[in-house]
Amino acid sequence: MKVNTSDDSLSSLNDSTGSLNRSYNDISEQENGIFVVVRSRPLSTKENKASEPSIVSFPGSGRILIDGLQSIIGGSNGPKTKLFSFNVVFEPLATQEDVFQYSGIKKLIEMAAEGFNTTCFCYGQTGSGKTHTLTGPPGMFFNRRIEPFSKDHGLVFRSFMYLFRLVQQRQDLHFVLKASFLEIYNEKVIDLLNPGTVRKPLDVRWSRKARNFYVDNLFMVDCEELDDLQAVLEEGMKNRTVGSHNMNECSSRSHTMLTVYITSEQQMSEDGVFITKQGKINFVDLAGSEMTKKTMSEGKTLAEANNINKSLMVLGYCIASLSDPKKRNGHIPYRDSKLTKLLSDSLAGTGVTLMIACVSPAKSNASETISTLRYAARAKKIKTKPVIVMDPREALIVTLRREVEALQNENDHLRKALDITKATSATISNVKMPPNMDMDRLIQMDPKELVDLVKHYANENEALRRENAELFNSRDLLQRDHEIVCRENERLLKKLEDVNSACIRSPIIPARGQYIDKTETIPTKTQYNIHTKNNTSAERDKRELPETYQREIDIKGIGRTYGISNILGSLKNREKTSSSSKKPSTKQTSTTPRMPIDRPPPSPVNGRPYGIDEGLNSAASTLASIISRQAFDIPRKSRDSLDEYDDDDDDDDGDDDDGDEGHRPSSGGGDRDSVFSGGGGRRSLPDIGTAGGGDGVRRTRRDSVGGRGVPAAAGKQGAPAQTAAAAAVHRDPFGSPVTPKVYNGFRRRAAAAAAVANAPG
Ligand SMILES: Nc1ncnc2c1ncn2[C@@H]1O[C@H](COP(=O)(O)OP(=O)(O)OP(=O)(O)O)[C@@H](O)[C@H]1O
Repeated sequence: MKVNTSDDSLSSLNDSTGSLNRSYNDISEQENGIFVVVRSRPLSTKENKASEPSIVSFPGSGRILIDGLQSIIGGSNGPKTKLFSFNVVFEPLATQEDVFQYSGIKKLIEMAAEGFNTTCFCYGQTGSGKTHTLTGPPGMFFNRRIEPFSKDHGLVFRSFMYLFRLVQQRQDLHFVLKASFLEIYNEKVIDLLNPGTVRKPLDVRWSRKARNFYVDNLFMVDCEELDDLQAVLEEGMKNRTVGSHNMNECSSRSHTMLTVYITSEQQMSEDGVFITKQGKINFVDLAGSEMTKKTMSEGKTLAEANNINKSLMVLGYCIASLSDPKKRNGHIPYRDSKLTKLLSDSLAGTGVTLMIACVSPAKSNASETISTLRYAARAKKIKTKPVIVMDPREALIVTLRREVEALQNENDHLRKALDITKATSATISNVKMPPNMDMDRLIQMDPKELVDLVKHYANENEALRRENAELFNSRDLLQRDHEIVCRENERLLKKLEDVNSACIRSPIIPARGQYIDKTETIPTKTQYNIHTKNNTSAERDKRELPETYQREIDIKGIGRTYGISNILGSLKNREKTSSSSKKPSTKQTSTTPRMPIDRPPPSPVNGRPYGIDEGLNSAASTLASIISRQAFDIPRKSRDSLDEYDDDDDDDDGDDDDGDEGHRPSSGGGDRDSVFSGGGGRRSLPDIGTAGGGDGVRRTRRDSVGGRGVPAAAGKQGAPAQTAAAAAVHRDPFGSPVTPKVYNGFRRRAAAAAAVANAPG
């Protein structure tokens, strides 16, 4: 096993697709940790000769175990072993191709081609194999022709080949490749492609626009072919500063950074919108940290070593700060070295970074190996948020176009919801679509034209936003209206309930339609004409009611608000309640009938529909019934026979309704269809006394019919003089005083009707 990987590495940089079809959206929104892999070189010839033991072993799953540490760290009390875990660990026998395949560099290149800033950097002690990993063994580029398919090629050349393959696959994208190569030697930036005779250092500046550091006047080479990139690599490698010391004969004395800039133009839509993405990949070969005692550096090499160590130390501080969540948002000392300035975006900005930590397996390098692995473990905790780099103008246009699309969809949706047709929408819409653009010309457009274009989109967005806001308002208004109507309905229902309960208590409006057919004396609806459908006016209702009844209605407040027609509803409802209460029962609980508004017609009562006219008849007949009984003193028996049609329960205690609106069974039996017993009495209209039966107690009529207490006919125990005198006043069915002759006529007819009703069979 030459390569071992952790499970999570598969979901990170190692899931290269081999193409550029990945959607960048799913990458750009999330934070990525720096991808860290470790490569252990084999023991060198020198180390083998010295029979140095290897202290490194590989338990698998991306772990690396360092053994035999007791004498090195913490003395005899220190830990014997140390285990580290990384995304991928390359064992000493891993080849250059293995590193290329499994380090994640392929995905890095794909992302660079898609517009991300990516960085691959090698870190480790001197002689650990950084340059070997990136570019191959020493001397590869000196005085000999590079074999394109050499197994020694490092990641850089393999990446070039991979990149060109990708570029050739995507014929729909137009790529422009450029490359630069610099080194940071003794804290000076030197252009390796244009070093000049004096190796004049270049300035590192801060770009406000791009918000990162850049090297001023760095030479960039156009690379149309793979050969061009290869030439850049060769040239830079030849120009970089190398030196020799005790640990590495061909030691890099500087940090190098080879950058390939990848600009891609991609057609985004049918109407010819092109967007340009600018990705890049940095290959950074850091100079190795070295213990000057071990390397036995002196003079120039010592100064180089000090500078190298200093910049690596600053890099270490930055990594430590960035990996600590508490310090991450604080000050990061990027400006303390040129190296950290140029790596700032890769470490904590918008880039994607791969760190390759190179270690030596030799026991003599144990402390450096531990130090490198600790460094790498810290770097693994650093998070970056990769974003695609685009031309700001084009990015703006693309963003605006997307916004327009989203708003347009929202607009359509709102129109559908509000049921606004296309025809009407044309009149409502204020949106003026931007003129047709020749987007092919986008690249050649001068800034003024581009500004106009952006303005068009911005205006369109604004108009759509405004219109959508209006549509949202309309929708809200409709919803509010709907709520108001619902609330009004509720209120009306409540009022109806109140009216209905008042009707239930009312002595004058019991419901029974048939009664009218049984007595001659009952005025017909044509006479009263109270509750016709067309007669809704309260004035009219008042005018056509007899004065005495109207007074009762006024006292009770019935129909004050809604007119008589509402009483009709209550009558109907009472009818229903009555019919439902016909079942023999013990005491029934009160239920306030609800009057529905705008509901289907009421269901048939007693097998036939109960119409409004019947309600009218019922009311009228009940009024007549009261009048008959009271005015003519019809014998109780006869009255009872008449009452058999009355649906209301009687209350023989003569008390007012106690609020319980439920129906009570009559004292003479539970069946409400049977003739009520003499002990029965109205709940709301206390009996005025019995002429020929009942409890024989003289009672004073308490209902308001007639306007004042009308004394009942004398009972067994005799009546007070005042009551008898009052009884002597003769009144017609409407309560008006009449002559004795007329009165007797009424009385006779009523008695005859009662006798007919009472006759057996
Ligand atoms: N994986 C490897 N397989 C075989 N040889 C290796 C490997 N890694 C390194 N070497 C050899 O070890 C020596 C030192 O390697 P290299 O120069 O790459 O180290 P370095 O880390 O770049 O050192 P420095 O920091 O001093 O530049 C070279 O001769 C190189 O060929």
